[in-house]
Amino acid sequence: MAMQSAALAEAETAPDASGGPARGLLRLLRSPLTCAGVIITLVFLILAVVGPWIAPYDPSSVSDSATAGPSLSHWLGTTQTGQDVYSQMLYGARASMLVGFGSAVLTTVLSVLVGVTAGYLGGISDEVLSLLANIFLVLPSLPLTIILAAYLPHSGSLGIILVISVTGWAWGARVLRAQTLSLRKRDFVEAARATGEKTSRIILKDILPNQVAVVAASFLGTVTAAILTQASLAFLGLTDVTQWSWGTILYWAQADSALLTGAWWWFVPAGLAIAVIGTALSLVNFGIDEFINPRLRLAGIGTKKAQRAQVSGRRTRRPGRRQGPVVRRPAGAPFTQESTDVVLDVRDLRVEYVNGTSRVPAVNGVSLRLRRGEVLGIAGESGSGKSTLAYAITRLHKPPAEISQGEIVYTNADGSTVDVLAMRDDELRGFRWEELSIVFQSAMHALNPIMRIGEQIEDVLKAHRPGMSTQERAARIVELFGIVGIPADRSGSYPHELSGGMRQRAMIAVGLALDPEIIVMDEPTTALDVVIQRQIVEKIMELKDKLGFSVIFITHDLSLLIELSDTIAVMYGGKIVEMTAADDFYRQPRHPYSRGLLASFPTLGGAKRELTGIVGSPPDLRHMPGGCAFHPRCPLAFDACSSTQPPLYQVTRTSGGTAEAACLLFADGADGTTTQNELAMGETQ
Ligand SMILES: Nc1ncnc2c1ncn2[C@@H]1O[C@H](COP(=O)(O)OP(=O)(O)OP(=O)(O)O)[C@@H](O)[C@H]1O
Repeated sequence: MAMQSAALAEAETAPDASGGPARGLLRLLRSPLTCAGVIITLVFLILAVVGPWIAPYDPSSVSDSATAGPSLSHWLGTTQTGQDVYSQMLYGARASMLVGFGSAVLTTVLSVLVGVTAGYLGGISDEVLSLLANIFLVLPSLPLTIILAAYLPHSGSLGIILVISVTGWAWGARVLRAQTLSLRKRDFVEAARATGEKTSRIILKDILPNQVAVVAASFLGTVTAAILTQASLAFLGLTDVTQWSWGTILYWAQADSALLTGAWWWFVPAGLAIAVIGTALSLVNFGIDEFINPRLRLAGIGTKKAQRAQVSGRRTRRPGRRQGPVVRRPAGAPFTQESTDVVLDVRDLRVEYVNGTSRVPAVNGVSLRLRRGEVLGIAGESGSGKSTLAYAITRLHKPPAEISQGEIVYTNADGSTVDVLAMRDDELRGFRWEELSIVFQSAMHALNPIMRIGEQIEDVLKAHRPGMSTQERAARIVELFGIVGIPADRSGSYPHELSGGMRQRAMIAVGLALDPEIIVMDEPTTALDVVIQRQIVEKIMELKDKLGFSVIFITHDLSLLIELSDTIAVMYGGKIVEMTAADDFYRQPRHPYSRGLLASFPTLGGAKRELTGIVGSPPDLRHMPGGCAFHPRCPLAFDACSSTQPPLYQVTRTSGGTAEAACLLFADGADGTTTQNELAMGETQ
């Protein structure tokens, strides 16, 4: 369990899935802006350390050369009393950076201690600590800082650090408390608690690593704010003005009328230094954000560049957008294996996870056809690429996933076609839900927790059917609830007030709201008990027969898949290795992998048999074996399997239909049943 919690935490915070922290750091520095931010910050830090040693003059010593502009002897000119501005800047760097970073360390420690403790412990500790934080939040920090600084004018940098930290910790503590409150309810924290891990260990190992981005942002933000505050206090003369800092330089420049006399070299360097370090810290902050959140990599989710990177393809025809009330499509003729009415044609699709220079193909050259009214089940072990395929089909894949090749052609009811990969965002919004909807795995996460379920359906109708009146929408909601078997009076319930089965039905109702042609269901019943699972599956079948939509169904439950599907596609290592009618798949699986999958599942009927499973593990997509990807685990592999990658061969079934199997056993002709190899396979069954 500890392993699980650690793994989950790692998955959520891992700087880099494919390498250690060092490689992750290198990736962080690959962004030119972040790199610039880090370099500038380091330069300032180094100057802060060595500044007083390399300063050419004592910053306080006066000379004859008063108010002189920059020259070779005084690089940044002199003050009214002939003091060297460059030396003052170097001394000032130490004071400003000390105050900036010192305050940030103290503020962050206080915020983390109070925020995380309050959020994690809850109860009276939370009440007391939150009250304390709230008191500091409502105190006006600037006047308080000024008053405290006025009382401690000669306490030096330490006094200012204390003042800034005391007035600045509450905001960060509040944010961290809120984050901790949400994290402590997460499964991996519950799991760690259940195993009896110490509170301190849970906080350090499970809670804090998930808050690195917030802590880092708060730390860097405080450095900038502290440098600014110190400069402001010094500028106002509230600190010891004989101690050099960038703020003190500004104070003396202002006091001796540098602005009026045009002595720009006196105040510009200090102002510029504050602006540059602030910008540099912000750049580092952006970089850390992207580094911590992989989805922001690849130029960010929302940017045009990221969107362009996600798909490539050419536009064909725009999908139509319906304006009026729902047009009910009569259920077509029942689906048969002879049907040729293709509604979705996926051609040679390749989806890769891009991480720096590495590209991992999770879906590799997949072609499939979904016919109108058909239920296409996708089977395969974990990691075979089922969800990646489903997300790519719906174009809900996010960076680092990229569709690098292929076409997804959707055929409208009027026979016109549209290339899903070429759709613009606005077209896609119309296409999703109108033509293709999705029922996600976890209804609790997919439904908005703070909206009543009726409102959530109404939102879909409002967005897609602007012409619908309030009464029509209300009638449609009642109709949809009736269809999925939810009492109409539950329309005002929030998701948490419904049972798991009811929530999943509500998700199906949302999916059906616009009467789509295709519904993609990614493990829609996984979290439910078998009784509810059966009810949901029966409901889906009933609705499919009544409404005539097509379904792409993904589940790990092979018996459920066989029962529900018309056709089954088996995926292995990102490729389809067998495609066949569901009953044929059950009676006569062709690919050795399909046989292994079936042999891993118990059956309720028939003779008792030993569950054998499949030896070994699914392939590492980064280092796929040569030839057939399954050959290292295949009991029937022969020499050629390690060097030749088999295409999908047409296989004639004894029942008369055809199937496809990507196995060299079928390379010598359509009717593999008569070959030597097939005989061998029969014996192993
Ligand atoms: N964000 C990601 N970055 C890198 N690789 C990923 C990412 N998401 C998935 N993968 C990889 O892509 C492959 C396919 O994953 P996918 O989730 O599609 O498989 P799946 O068959 O749906 O598995 P499951 O049944 O467990 O959901 C896996 O090897 C996985 O490690």
